[in-house]
Amino acid sequence: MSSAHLDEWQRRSFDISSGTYTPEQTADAYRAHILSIQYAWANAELSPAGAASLFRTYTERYAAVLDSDDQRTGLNNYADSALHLARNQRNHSDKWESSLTVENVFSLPCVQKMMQSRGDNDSSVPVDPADADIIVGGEMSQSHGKGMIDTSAASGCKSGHPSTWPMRQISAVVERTAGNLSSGAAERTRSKDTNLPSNSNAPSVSAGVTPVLAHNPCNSPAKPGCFPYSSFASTNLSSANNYHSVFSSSTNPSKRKNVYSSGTESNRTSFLPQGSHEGRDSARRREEFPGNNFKTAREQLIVDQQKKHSHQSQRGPSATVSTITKKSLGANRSRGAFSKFVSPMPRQEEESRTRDDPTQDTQPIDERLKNFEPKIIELIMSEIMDHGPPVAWEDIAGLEFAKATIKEIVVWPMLRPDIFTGLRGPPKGILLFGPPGTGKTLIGKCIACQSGATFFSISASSLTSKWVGEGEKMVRALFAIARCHQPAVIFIDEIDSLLSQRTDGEHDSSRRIKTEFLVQLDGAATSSEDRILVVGATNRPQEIDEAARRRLAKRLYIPLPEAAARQQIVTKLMSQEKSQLESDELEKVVSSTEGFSGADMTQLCREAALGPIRSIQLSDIATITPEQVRPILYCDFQEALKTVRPSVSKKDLELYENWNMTFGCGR
Ligand SMILES: Nc1ncnc2c1ncn2[C@@H]1O[C@H](COP(=O)(O)OP(=O)(O)OP(=O)(O)O)[C@@H](O)[C@H]1O
Ligand SMILES: [Mg+2]
Repeated sequence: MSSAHLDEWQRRSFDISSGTYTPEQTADAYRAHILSIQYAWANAELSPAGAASLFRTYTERYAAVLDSDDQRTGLNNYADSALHLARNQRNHSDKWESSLTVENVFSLPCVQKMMQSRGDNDSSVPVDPADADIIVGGEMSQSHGKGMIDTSAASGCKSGHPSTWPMRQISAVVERTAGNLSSGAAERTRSKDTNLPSNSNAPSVSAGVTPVLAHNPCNSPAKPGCFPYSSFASTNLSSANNYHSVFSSSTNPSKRKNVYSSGTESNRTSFLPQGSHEGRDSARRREEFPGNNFKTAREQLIVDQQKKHSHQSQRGPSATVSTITKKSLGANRSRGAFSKFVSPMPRQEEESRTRDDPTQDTQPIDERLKNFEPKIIELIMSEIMDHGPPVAWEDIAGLEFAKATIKEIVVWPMLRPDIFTGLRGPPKGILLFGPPGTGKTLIGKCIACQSGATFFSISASSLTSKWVGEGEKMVRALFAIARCHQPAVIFIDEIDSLLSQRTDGEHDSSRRIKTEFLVQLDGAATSSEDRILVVGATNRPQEIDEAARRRLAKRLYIPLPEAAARQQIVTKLMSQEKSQLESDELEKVVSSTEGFSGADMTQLCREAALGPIRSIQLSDIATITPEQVRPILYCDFQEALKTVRPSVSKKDLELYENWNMTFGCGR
C-alpha cells in the first residue's frame, strides 16, 4: 500500500477510535474505510487474503454501528427499516382484520331486523346452526340449502339492497359459516332436525359454497318481496373475480382453508361442465324450480356464447358444451389399417370456423411436434399422398420378384407388426433403382394404396430450402410427423438428388441436410418399435452416397420389362380401348419392343391409339361419332414403332446391371 494511503488509513482509524465521532460519523468513516480497502485491492495494493480479512473486520464493525440500539454508539438502523417498512408497505391481506367481529355483527341494524323477523331473540348464539349450515357442493342434498335473504330485512341495511352490500359483510358471513362448519357433524345433525322452513332450491355458488345469512321466512323463490339468494349470488358472485374476492377477503387463512377443505372431493370441484355431477344437479334444480334463475359462472358463459352464436344455440346446450371440450388429435385416434389419414393440422374450413368462433378451440398439435414451426408441419403435411387413382399390384406388369419382396417387407409387416418382430423385423429403408420409366414411382403409389400406411411422398426439392437450417428442420419434422402417424412410409422419389455423394465443393447446408437424413434413417432417432419405412427411388443409383446406400438396406433392381410384362402392358391398355389385335400380332409387337421400358410401352400404345384418328378425313373430323372411329389395328403399332424408340440405351442398361450385381439385393 502506498505511503499516502497509509497515512490516510491511520488517521481515519485514530479518528474512529478516539470516541469523538457521533454514530453517523463513525458509520460514514467505516464506509469510507471499506471503500478504501476495495480500492486498494482493485489496484493490487493489497493481497486478496489481506483485503478479505480487512473487509470482513470493517464490514462487521460498520454493521455493528448500524444495528446497535445504543443511542450513543449505534444508529438502530434495523428498527428504523422495520418501522419504515411498516409505515410504507401494505400488509398481506391475511393480516387485514375485519371491523366486523362475531360480537359486533349482531349490533348491526340489518342483522337485528333479520333476527326479529324470524322471532328469534336469542343473541347468545350468533347464527342458529340450522341456518348457518353451510352448503358445500355435495352437501346440498343433506342440508337443503337455505339460501334466501329477505328484501325487507335487507332494506334495513345501509344500501337497502343486498346486491350492494359491502364485500366485508359477505366475507364475514363466509367466515362465520366456515366457523360453524368446523364445529362438526353434531351441529349439522341439529340443523337437519331443526324444523325450519327451508328453501331447497338454494344454489351453490360457483365454488360450491352457499353461505346462509339467517333464517329466511320465504318458502318460495317466486314469492313477492323475497329476494332469492340466487339472484344475489348471480349479481355479486357470477364473475370469477368476485368469487375470488369473497375468499381472499376472508380474515383468517385457516378459516379460509376450512371452507375449502370441509367438504368431500366433489365439494372442491367447481366450474364443472353440465354433464358432470354438479352440472346435472344445477340443471335438475332449475327444472324443479323454474323461478330460480341462478347460473354458475360457467353456465352463464355458455348462455352468453349461445346468444353470441345463435347457430350454435340451435344445437342445444349439450352441443354447446361439446364445443368447449378439446378435440383430440388425429394421431391419437385409433385408426384401422385402411382408415384415412387424419391431419394434425386444422383443415382450412375448420381454421376459418375457428377464426369466426373464438370459443372454438384450435386442434392441439401432437406433443412431439410442438417444437416445430406450424409452417414446416404444414409443408410436410401437404406432401402426404392422399389423392390420385388407386394403384393395385396387378397394374404393375412383370417385376414379380420386386413385387413379392416389397409385399414381404412393406405390406405384411405393416398389416401384421406382431408377427414381423425381432429378426423378422422389416428393414428401415428400401432403394428402388433402375432405368427410367420402369415403374419405380408406380410401385411407390401402389405401396401407398396397399400398405394402409400413411404415405409421405416427398420430393427432394421440398426438403431443400434456400434458408440455411430450414432443410434439416424439414427432415427432422418429416420423421417426427411420420412417427406421429405410424405406420408410415416415406417415399422419396429421385433420392439421388438428396443423398448424392458428398463432395468438397458442395454447399454446407445440403451437406447438413444429408447428414440429418442419414441420422434419421439410421434409426438413431427411430426406435425399433417405430413402423416407419423409407422408400427411395432413383435412376442414378451410382450417385448415392455410400453411407445412404448402407442405410437403404434392401436395394431392389427394377429392370426393363421382359416380354411377358410388355405384353401385359399392351393387353391392359388395349383392353380399355376399341382395338383388334390378334395374338400373333400382339406377339410381333412384343418382340419388336425389346429394350422398351414400361413408359416407352405406354407411349407406343398412345401413339398407336392415334392411328385410327389420323386415318379420318379432315372433312369428317368435325362430324364423326366416336362409334364410327375404327379400332386400333396392328398397322397402327407398326406406324407407331417408327416414331417411338426405347429411351434406355444398351450402355446405360449395362451400368444398372453392373450396379445391381455389386449392390443389388435381387437374384
Ligand atoms: N411395370 C409397369 N407396368 C405398368 N406400367 C408401367 C410399368 N413401368 C412403367 N409403366 C408406365 O410408365 C409410366 C412411368 O412409370 P414410372 O413413373 O413408375 O417410372 P419410374 O421408374 O419412376 O421412372 P423414373 O426413374 O424416370 O422416375 C407409368 O405411369 C406407367 O404408365
Ligand atoms: Mg419415378
